[in-house]
Amino acid sequence: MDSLFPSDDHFIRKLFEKVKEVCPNVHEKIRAIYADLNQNDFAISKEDMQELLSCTDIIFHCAATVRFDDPLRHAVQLNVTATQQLLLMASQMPKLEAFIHISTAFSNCNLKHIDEVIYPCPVEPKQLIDSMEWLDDAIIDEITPKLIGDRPNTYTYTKALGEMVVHQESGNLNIAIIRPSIVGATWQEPFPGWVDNLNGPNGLIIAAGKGFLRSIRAAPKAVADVIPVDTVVNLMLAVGWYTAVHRPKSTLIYHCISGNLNPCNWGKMGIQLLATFEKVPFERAFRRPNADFTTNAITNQYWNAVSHRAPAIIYDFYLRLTGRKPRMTKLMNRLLRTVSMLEYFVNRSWEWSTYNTEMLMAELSPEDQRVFNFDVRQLNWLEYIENYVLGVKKYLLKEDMAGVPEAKQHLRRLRNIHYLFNTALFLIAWRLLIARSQIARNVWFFIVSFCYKFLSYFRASSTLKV
Ligand SMILES: CCCCCCCCCCCCCCCCCC(=O)SCCNC(=O)CCNC(=O)[C@H](O)C(C)(C)COP(=O)(O)OP(=O)(O)OC[C@H]1O[C@@H](n2cnc3c(N)ncnc32)[C@H](O)[C@@H]1OP(=O)(O)O
Ligand SMILES: NC(=O)C1=CN([C@@H]2O[C@H](COP(=O)(O)OP(=O)(O)OC[C@H]3O[C@@H](n4cnc5c(N)ncnc54)[C@H](OP(=O)(O)O)[C@@H]3O)[C@@H](O)[C@H]2O)C=CC1
Repeated sequence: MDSLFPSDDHFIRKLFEKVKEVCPNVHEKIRAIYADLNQNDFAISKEDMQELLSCTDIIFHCAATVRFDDPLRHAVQLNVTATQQLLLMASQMPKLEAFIHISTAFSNCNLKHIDEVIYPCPVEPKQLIDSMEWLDDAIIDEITPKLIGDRPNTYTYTKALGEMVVHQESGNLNIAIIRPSIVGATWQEPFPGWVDNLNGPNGLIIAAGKGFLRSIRAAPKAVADVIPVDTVVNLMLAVGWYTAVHRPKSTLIYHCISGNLNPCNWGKMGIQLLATFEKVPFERAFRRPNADFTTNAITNQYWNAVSHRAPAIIYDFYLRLTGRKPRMTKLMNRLLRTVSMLEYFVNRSWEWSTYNTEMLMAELSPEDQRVFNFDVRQLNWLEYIENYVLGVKKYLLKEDMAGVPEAKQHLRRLRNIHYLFNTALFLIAWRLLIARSQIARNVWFFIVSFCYKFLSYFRASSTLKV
């Protein structure tokens, strides 16, 4: 394990502390094997391949491209063709007990209600795989929108095709498919708040906490179907056991989601994120965090211009004035592009049935239910989101808690700059208006004379009392 997980990384060491306590020689039980899904036989060496074929008893197939904007050729290669090749490899493993394929709850996001079944795609995966061999990139790019149809990206489309391949080419294999929704930080194991990549909400939590992203086109009432990563892992282990031991006659699909058991919506999540940013702010924020949700495209354009692009332009102007290279506009454009790709998932709600997942929960002994807990009904969202933000701060941003007072001080400074800026802007706008409009001038004289009269009356009444 020490070679797998660099021992000089404090956080990685912390992540594996608990398992090392329970099983000190855990590193002797793990061996990493190099593989590349883009290559024939995954570029696995002959010796490794022989060992894999003869010794493997369970496969958890997680590897995939999760990029939303991947060109179709690459997404098909990793999420469809490689799955087909892995199934072929699995069929040559005499000891194999179970093949667990990790898909996504959004593989059928073009539907509103999704059952634990495989839905057919209009194009046969085999035909698509074949056509990738002779079509050139330009033609593939041109036909991509037609192929993906009402799905938002190549990721969800190729994950759906991957499921079809699993279904069609399962042969005699003992297969199960798990469909997690939006995977988030750990809930309990090995400790709350662990997170290690920018996928899903993670990147946006950073952008919001640092004050870059202050509004988003999202439906506050839509279900935020986030599922903690340790819940997904616990379900994977339980599914592995059930598939190998009970050998169900058909391929079972398990939805690993939170929405129908313990729903939280984006509005509630936004409020809790802001409350946590207030308590434990991120360091050197660009602006004070804010979380405005709008479903209106025009309002969203307005907020993008006022709340995102304008401050970036002003900041770049300041950088230029002080002889530095401007960078904020470029960064903001990238962020807004990312946000536009995630918007599809925050403006809709889906219903996933969970009969198989509930059946599996009932099959576990009370002790196993505790150890391999995937019952999200017990999840306290407020606590979870707070730990999530703390995890993003510690493990992604690598910020120390000792810096919190300084971060709070910085936010107070930003608030004062904000008030000062708004007051100056108001006075300039008003001055310009007065210079141009008789009505504005009249309003101004009315307000001034009203204030004057009020003050005179106040002075007079206080003199009388004396
Ligand atoms: C106003 C309040 C807001 C409150 C917050 C509320 C939270 C809402 C959360 C909504 C989440 C919905 C997720 C839905 C997931 C569906 C579930 C799955 O199965 S899907 C499985 C999960 N799959 C995914 O989540 C994949 C999503 N990601 C992608 O597909 C691509 O990264 C890309 C197309 C977005 C950008 O491509 P490209 O332009 O080529 O650039 P690169 O890739 O090279 O990265 C560029 C920069 O962006 C950074 N960054 C990266 N990701 C995110 C992020 N999520 N976010 C932010 N930032 C992100 C990255 O670090 C880098 O920074 P830097 O180095 O420049 O400093
Ligand atoms: N994150 C989410 O919200 C959700 C994820 N999922 C699914 O969970 C699985 C894991 O996703 P996640 O952890 O988020 O994404 P990551 O990108 O972090 O993980 C993808 C994995 O695939 C491996 N991989 C990618 N390309 C290749 C390649 N060419 N050859 C060999 N291995 C490769 C990566 O290896 P390496 O680290 O070495 O690059 C990595 O281990 C995926 O199947 C995804 O579809 C499902 C629902 C939601």
